Amino acid sequence: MNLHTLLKALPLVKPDLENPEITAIVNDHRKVEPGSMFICIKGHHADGHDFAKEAADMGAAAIISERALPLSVPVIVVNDTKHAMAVLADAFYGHPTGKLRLVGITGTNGKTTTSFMIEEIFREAGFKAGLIGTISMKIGNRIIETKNTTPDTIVLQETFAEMVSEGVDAAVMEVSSHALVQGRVDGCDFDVAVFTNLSQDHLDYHKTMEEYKKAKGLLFTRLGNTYTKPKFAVINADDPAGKQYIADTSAHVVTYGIDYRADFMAENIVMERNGTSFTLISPEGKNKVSLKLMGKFSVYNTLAAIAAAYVSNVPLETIIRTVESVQGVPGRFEGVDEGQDFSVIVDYAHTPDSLENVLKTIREFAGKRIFAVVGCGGDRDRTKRPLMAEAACKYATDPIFTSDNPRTEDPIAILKDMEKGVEGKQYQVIPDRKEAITAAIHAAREGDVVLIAGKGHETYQIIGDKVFDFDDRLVASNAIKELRTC
Ligand SMILES: CC(=O)N[C@H]1[C@@H](OP(=O)(O)OP(=O)(O)OC[C@H]2O[C@@H](n3ccc(=O)[nH]c3=O)[C@H](O)[C@@H]2O)O[C@H](CO)[C@@H](O)[C@@H]1O[C@H](C)C(=O)N[C@@H](C)C(=O)N[C@H](CCC(=O)O)C(=O)O
Ligand SMILES: Nc1ncnc2c1ncn2[C@@H]1O[C@H](COP(=O)(O)OP(=O)(O)OP(=O)(O)O)[C@@H](O)[C@H]1O
Ligand SMILES: N[C@H](CCC[C@H](N)C(=O)O)C(=O)O
Ligand SMILES: [Mg+2]
Repeated sequence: MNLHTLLKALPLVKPDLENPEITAIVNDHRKVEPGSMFICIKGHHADGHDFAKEAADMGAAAIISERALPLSVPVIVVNDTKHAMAVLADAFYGHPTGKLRLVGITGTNGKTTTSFMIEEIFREAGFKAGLIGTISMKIGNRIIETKNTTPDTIVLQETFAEMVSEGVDAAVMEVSSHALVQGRVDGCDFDVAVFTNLSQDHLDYHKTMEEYKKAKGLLFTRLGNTYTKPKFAVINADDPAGKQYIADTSAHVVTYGIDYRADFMAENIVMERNGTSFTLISPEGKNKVSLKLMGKFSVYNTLAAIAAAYVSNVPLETIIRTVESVQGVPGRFEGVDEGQDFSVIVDYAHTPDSLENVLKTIREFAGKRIFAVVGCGGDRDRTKRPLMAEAACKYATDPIFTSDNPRTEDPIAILKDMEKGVEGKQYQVIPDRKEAITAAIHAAREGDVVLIAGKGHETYQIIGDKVFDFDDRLVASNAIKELRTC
């Protein structure tokens, strides 16, 4: 595509320059090849403008910048290069999200779980499905690794273009608050936007809950009905933030919930040892639903998935059949079973609310003691640490505080932050995660439950700037096997 054609995506820019062929769009100068358009992004660690000259020297055919730069290649100046990048990437890749049905999910907890369910429903309904989220990206059955929950704009649009070329007709993606603020999804044409819930996380980044709430709200304020495409906002009616998002969107609003009147509701919820059942009340009447998933929070995720699939025109019968068949999501309430006479559960709870939910769910069926191995990530919201420790002490009989991904922070300092929330309470501190998991498993007896929280599907531990192999499920499984040889 030539430069002038591409720049039509930015209507306020009047190109009075050369018109080179643009062969790629990049925002990392190290990836520039002859013919690339280099977009200068001011980041949290570096400023892409500092690499513009190097990019030009490496053969960049055009530069998008927030200020004039004395370079020999065309430099196009815009107010906001992050937004421009999203719009240009969308145009460069041929507006891929306009060519498929796209569901975006935001909220503090439950995005990955809900997106897995929706993807399953789409497959069952006969669509070729795509998925973008925390665990990975998927195009049909092909799995692509990711670094972020919501990838960088260019990776995102490139992936959607691949989806379109491989025949994907329905995609679902997690939309993080970071992505919304950074404009990573500005070029995405969502058909359905889903809100799961809002509780404390990421205050290191957003600073206040009000700002965090506003960030999530961007998914709904930007979702407007068009003449050609109706848009749907699927909102948790039981979450106070939902009311704000309902007021702020011009899309069709569809609600779900348990406590307040909603379009999709669950009543008669019964928690069982191996699942959860409820009566679904929907625009089509009442239906019994039996899930293999545990906990009230799973009912919320299921209602969100049901509503999103329903407004995507999937028959209710297909939706119910699929949600009933979902076995679970990797690292979310995932059992580790080596034939031991106590339960071991690996879960991704890394916020106060999710930890409380998962522990309350365990209390529904735990016969005896509950060991909770819990840590908090470094370089992330410090104010959630005492609250997570408090939840562990409130709902577990035997809390063990350990390290999550300390990243560049001192693991002992993170543990000290946790301990501020539990003065006078009973707990152990075992900084080494493998030792902590092993200690819990070796102390457990028949009927006890060991929860290993925070890292779920992760197969690594980040200490300093090094990434070590670490999988809670494997560590737990080995610790159980050791019991037999003791
Ligand atoms: C704090 C944050 O969100 N950072 C994100 C941000 O990176 P950044 O601002 O640090 O970028 P930077 O390193 O300063 O670089 C600025 C620009 O200079 C360019 N550059 C840089 C160096 C160089 O030599 N040459 C060069 O051209 C870079 O390519 C970039 O365009 O933009 C990048 C591209 O989109 C993201 O990958 C990166 O996520 C980092 C890795 C991260 O850890 N983010 C977390 C906090 C995050 O986003 N989390 C949410 C999930 C939360 C949830 O699920 O609850 C997520 O969506 O994953
Ligand atoms: N609807 C929910 N409400 C509260 N807690 C939940 C809910 N769904 C899941 N959880 C808890 O949150 C954890 C993370 O769930 P999930 O991965 O689906 O959330 P997420 O929003 O994708 O998280 P992330 O922001 O890290 O991507 C689960 O392991 C579970 O403990
Ligand atoms: N998306 C979340 C994941 C946290 C997972 C936890 N294991 C940690 O490292 O804090 C984040 O980046 O804050
Ligand atoms: Mg997720």
